[in-house]
Amino acid sequence: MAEEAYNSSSEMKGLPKVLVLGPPLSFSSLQPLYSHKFHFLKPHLSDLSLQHFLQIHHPPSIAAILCSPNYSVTAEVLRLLPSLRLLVTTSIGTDHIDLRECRRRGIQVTSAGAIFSEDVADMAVALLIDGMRKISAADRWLRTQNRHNTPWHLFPLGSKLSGKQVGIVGLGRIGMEVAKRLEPFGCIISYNSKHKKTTVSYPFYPTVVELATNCGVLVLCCELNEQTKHIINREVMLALGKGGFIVNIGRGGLIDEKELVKCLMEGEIGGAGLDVFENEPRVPQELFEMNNVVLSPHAAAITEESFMNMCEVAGGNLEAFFSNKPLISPVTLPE
Ligand SMILES: O=CC(=O)O
Repeated sequence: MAEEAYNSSSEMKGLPKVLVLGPPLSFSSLQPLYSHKFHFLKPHLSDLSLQHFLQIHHPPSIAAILCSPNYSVTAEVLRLLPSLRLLVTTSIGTDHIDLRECRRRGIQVTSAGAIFSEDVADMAVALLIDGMRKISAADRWLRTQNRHNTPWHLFPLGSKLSGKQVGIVGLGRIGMEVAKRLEPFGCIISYNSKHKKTTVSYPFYPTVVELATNCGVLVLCCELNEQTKHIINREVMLALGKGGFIVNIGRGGLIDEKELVKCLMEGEIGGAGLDVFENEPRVPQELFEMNNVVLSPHAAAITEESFMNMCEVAGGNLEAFFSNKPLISPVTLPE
């Protein structure tokens, strides 16, 4: 029998309702673990608009949302839910949520917290090594050229990573994990962040242009918000220079993507490793043609291990909320 958008059976009576928006990638694993505790409402399985779906489900009885990072929880969506008190997102990023409106309404928000930091940092380093040493490009080259007996020395040279000046934009949990991984490569770390950190001795640059001027690599680890949108613009890319490499494991909107494509095409920067894009799932066509670019489908956070942790943290936050316990990974809401 096809899965239903809601389950009206008597077993569900009395269970707290949780509206599932997205749905999160992990929902198929999370649902069997928690369906005896929560009554999940699943508008994605219905043909109705969210508004019409909710009209059937008595919005005043819905106190919690479980959402994925690709569902925009706007003020309009929040307005449909007058009793909402908790919003659980399965992501680290919260740029898809109107956090100011949540604060105004007294809605608590939880995220994935720290569970993805190591996986995302691993991927940042992987994209960097892959891009600079041309690993994916070499793989593609060998698969086709070997058939034609092309001499191997014709494969273009990559760049050395060891000893490179690496600028981290956003030295939070993920940025620190990236720094920790790159130090043993002999990379020289510096950073730009909202504030200078008193806990680290890496050089701090107050602007991203200054950071780029002093580095050969930029790794973007900060969140996307009004202050960081297009923080990597043409000026920054020109400051990074022709051999420069950019890794983005944050959000696509951190980079002015049109300018990135232009700078790559014009040779103004050397290459890029991109896990995220400005208008996902759209990837600028030009990038597919470039051998100095490594692409990944917003997959940095997801491993078999982190996927299960994601279920536990999201489910744990719902459980904590409905039993009046402290939330596991609350998000600090902006003023
Ligand atoms: O991008 C992934 C996340 O924010 O968890």
